[in-house]
Amino acid sequence: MAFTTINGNVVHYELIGEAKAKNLIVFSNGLGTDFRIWLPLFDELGDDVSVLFYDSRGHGLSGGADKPFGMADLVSDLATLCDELGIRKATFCGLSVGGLVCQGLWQERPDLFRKLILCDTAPRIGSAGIWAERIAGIEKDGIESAADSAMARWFTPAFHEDRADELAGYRLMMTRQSKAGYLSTCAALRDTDFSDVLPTITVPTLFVVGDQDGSTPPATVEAGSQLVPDARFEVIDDCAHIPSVEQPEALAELIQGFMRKQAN
Ligand SMILES: O=C(O)CC1=CCC(=O)O1
Repeated sequence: MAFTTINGNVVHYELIGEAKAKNLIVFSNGLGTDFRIWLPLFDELGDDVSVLFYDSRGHGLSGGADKPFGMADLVSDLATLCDELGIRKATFCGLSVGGLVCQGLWQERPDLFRKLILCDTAPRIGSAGIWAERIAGIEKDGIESAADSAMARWFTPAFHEDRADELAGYRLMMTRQSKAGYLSTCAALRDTDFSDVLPTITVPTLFVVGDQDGSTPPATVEAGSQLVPDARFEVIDDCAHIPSVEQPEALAELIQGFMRKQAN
């Protein structure tokens, strides 16, 4: 557990292994979550990789929720964190809005990339109308009012039934996020479309999606993967929006294979 100040805000992160390691993976979290969503996956990845986890602005123990922010700020935070930690090159792995942050980072700082892993994400997530509706609902009634529908998108019915304690825990993770940080991140999602960026990606890229993802369904993620030259597209069975939690073994297997096979 470590903290630094980036762009005037405290950032919570954890670097396990070496910043200069060839097998370093940098993980970027989704809306309403923090870096703890990657810990079940990390248990499966074992000693094969070095990792950097961080909480994105306005989420987890990172600050910055007090002022509105957008996608450019989220991208700048990640670039600056990498520079500060002495990371010259890494594999970047982003979930959902974290995947958008990684796409934006490619646009700004392609020098930082060895490979890219995009989980349950797309160049554009949702629509302006969907995000406007979510923002208005949360401004009025708080994050709690959006939690049940989010859990239905995040996790499969089987997870709801068989893993009720975890479901309750991840629901708390969402409802305990800063309302202002959550709303700025929704606005960043509303305003972002990286459709023109994906065709410029020249590093090996793996797209992964849960077969029951309710936020970025498989067809949406597959369409994004078709914009990236030579990208791989994989579907994880019995899984919704957060494979690192719901199917960490399956995601670890895909990541390990991808890290081994496609040298860059
Ligand atoms: O729909 C959700 O709440 C999940 C989600 C959309 C973008 C993101 O980062 O998470």
